[in-house]
Amino acid sequence: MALFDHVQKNLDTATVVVLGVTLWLTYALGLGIYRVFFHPLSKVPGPWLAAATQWYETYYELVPNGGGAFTKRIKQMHEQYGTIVRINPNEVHIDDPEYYETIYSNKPYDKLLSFENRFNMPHATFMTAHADVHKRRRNAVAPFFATNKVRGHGPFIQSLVDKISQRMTDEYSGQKKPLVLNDVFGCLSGDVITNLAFARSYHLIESQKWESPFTTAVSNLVHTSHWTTQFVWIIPLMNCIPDKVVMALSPIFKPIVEFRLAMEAQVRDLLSGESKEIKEASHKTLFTEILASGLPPEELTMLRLQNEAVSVIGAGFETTRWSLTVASYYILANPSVYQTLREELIAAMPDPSKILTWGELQKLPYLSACIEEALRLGYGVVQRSPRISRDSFFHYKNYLIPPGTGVSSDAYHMHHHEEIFPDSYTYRPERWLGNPKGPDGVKYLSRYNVAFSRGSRTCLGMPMAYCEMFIALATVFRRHELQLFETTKEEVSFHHDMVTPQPPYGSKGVRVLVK
Ligand code: HEM
Repeated sequence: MALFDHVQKNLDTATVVVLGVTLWLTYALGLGIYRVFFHPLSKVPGPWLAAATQWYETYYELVPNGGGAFTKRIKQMHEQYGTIVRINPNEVHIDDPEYYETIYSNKPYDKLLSFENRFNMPHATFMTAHADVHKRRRNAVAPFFATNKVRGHGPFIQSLVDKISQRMTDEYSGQKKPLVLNDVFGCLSGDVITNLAFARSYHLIESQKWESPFTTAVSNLVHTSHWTTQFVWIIPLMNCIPDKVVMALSPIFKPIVEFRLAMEAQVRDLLSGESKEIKEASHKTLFTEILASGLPPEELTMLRLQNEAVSVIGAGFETTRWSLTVASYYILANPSVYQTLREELIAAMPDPSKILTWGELQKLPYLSACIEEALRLGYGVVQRSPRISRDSFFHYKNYLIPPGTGVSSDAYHMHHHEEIFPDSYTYRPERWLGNPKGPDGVKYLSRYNVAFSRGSRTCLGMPMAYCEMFIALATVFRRHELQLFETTKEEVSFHHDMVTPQPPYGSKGVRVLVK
């Protein structure tokens, strides 16, 4: 007690601060030394600073080039250190196309816990880190996404595209009025998902300026994702603040909160049994499938269903609109591609008012190749999505990667392997013609196109995305002659990794004139 009094009397504030900082620095230095020299991953090559501290990743995600620069930095690391690199203290990235399906396999691997809450929907299937919980949730929603169900929605998707096509004729044809395809396809994707998943129409494709509240919300969500991933306390802190205050204080979070509240309202309608739209819907919605799936009551709470609703829109909206935009740009920017596609579409559909079904369109080789190549150069999702084994080692070459380690690859790395995709930055649909094999002469080339990822967490919405892409591109390019307007490759280039690839800040999008 006497010693305590003595210390208290003789320690001024400055001394306490200096002591605290010294202790913290000693701890940080010790931890860094342990991670670089004694950690189980210490033999994996990579920059020592990335091995020593998570701040290395944080810096690249937040600062250079306006943020979202870590994926490109990882590519540089591979050029310097080889196919396996340690990209942060607890994660390795493997850039070996033959190893991709070992990481993204059907085994019950977890996702990173620090990624779970970054979009404030930790209970959604998409975000669920724990493999067993994920499997249960995925099984509940899977019937909604089944290919045969989506096939049945083809005529509905066609009806939406018909309306867009009509507007292109009525409002844009022959006028010097540019149409921003990013916005048009954003409205289409938004209407498809909300109608099919929730039996609710926001009539986005009818909006005068092709505006969609989801565009701003999802765009703001992905643009804040590095902050909310690197500083995991941001979301819990925000959740303590009343929504009204967040909306008043933050123009970035306002559309996100509004989007969440809109989804909450939908779920409330559903649970109360008062939703006229759901009762009258001719198809089973996402929610009717979940409620019929036999999940226990704790999986059917308002919060859980709201998280699922927000995530399905988020997962399907930005990716599909981007892929359609990328496809349209490259088709229009390459006259021979445009010409060949038009010829195929005219031969297959002599009467432009009669567009083939999705199943029939899938048999058109050049259209299919254009879509495959757009998915390759659009990447889908560029940010790595690490897999973690809780109890077994990953073996790669001479490296044994212990349980608990994040292991990743990504579409950006996969899609630029020159031995698989020669001249990989060039849009060449021809590379897909004839269903060719990959470099080993055994596996099909399509196995190396991983825009939808692979394995137990592969994209559930893949059939819906393909259906939408086939119908939209076939209709637009069969019925209309388009011309790029003040648009360059920059508009569809990957400049920032905001989970999805983003063009340079200030991009005006892919703009076209309708002849
Ligand atoms: C071209 C369009 C699309 C692309 C490129 C794409 C890509 C992806 C990728 C790469 C993943 C895996 C992410 C990860 O491992 O963390 C994923 C998951 C998912 N996607 Fe898609 N997606 C597209 C369209 C859609 C659509 C239209 C929907 C829904 C309507 C959808 C719903 C989902 C869901 C629910 C998951 C989570 C699956 C799970 O965790 O088990 N996606 N998507």
